[in-house]
Amino acid sequence: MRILIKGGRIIDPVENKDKTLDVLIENGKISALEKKLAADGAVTVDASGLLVAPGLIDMHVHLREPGYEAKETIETGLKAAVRGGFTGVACMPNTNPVADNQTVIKYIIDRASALGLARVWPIGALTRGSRGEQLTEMADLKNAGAAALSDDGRPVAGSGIMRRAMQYARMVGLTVISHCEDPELAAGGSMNEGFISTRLGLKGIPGAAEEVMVARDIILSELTGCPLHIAHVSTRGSVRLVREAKARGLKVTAEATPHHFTLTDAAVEGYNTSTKVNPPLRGEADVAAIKEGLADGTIDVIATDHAPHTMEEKDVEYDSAPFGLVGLETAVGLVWRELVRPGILTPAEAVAKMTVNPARLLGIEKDTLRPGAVADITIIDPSLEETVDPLSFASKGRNTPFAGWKLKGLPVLTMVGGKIVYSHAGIKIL
Ligand SMILES: NC(=O)N[C@@H](CC(=O)O)C(=O)O
Ligand SMILES: [Zn+2]
Repeated sequence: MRILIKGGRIIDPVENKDKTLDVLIENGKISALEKKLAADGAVTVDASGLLVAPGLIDMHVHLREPGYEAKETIETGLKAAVRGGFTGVACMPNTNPVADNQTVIKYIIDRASALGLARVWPIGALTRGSRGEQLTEMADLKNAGAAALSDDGRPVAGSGIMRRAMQYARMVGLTVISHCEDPELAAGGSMNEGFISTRLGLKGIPGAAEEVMVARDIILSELTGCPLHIAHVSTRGSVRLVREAKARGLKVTAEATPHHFTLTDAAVEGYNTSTKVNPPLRGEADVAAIKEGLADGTIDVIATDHAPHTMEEKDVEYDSAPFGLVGLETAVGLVWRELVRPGILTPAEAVAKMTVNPARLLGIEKDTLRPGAVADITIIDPSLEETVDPLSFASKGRNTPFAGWKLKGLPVLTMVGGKIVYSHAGIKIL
């Protein structure tokens, strides 16, 4: 099967390319990238006015399988991924059982490859059952296919075990992804601690709960030499700590989510439980600092922290609802709305934070449109505008705070290994 993508604006951060070219895909690979390619008999995608990027990668997704299939399955999660323009996702180990052994890692990989939707790179647990007590068999996890290690969903409370985890992770050559939350400082809270939490009568989680752990983990990364990636940065203080760590040459990277650079804790007014997320939505100064961190390179990666829950679980009092919101199907629209159209990031910079940057962290090669590369491609229509309708999601999770928002700049075609796994009704394929 040959596919010709005609007249698109090619954005390839790896090759430093931003120009109009045709792309020919043959046998699952990019075979040519030139002006005015002709290919008789090829399926032709009219990409004029559209952006053609390497396949987007979301390095922080909760697929929920095995164990929590009422929230999401690998299949529904990956359908949501490709609809959101992602050709690959890294999934967090807080399943049931926890992905702390080879069996679960292999199960996820097998299930995902049988589906043939987006690629999946499982993240293995740092500690058994993510209980923060005993280390996992990290070399076994790596051999089974784990792309990084994390106890995400829970912090690693003890500094001693985190130190040993980093020592071993470094030896096996995997990045540690840290969910930074001091359990005592965060205890019992359900939103950002501040004026609004006081007015709403909800117990707050101070920014310090995150920052204390960001500081600790940076110090432990320096001590052990282990590459450290800070998940879902939400505060100004965390951005500053990561910036300082990078300036000192430490192997520290960070991600921010669309909800943390779009919303503040003001969104909690009205008690919509889809705004309940960990770390919580913060204040205006925090949102501004995250945008600054994205612009100056302090924050390397945009990841969704897609965290589906059932309606029943979320349809309760705010303080009893589980933390988490879905993000795969709104991510690109929010990136365009908050970062690209306002000029905070160029399209190429935004694409880099969703392709090559997470790919390098996870040790994945496929991140470019260079001839010879595997044809994982995302096409974005910067002028397509749609209203977010949770009922139209491919994800089982409808827990989005963006329902009813008009988003402009949306994925219209997702290709994995030369196969079109998602296309928007509006795109012209001949
Ligand atoms: N972010 C969340 O609020 N929830 C995540 C866990 C996590 O990413 O910390 C979940 O698994 O539901
Ligand atoms: Zn987390």
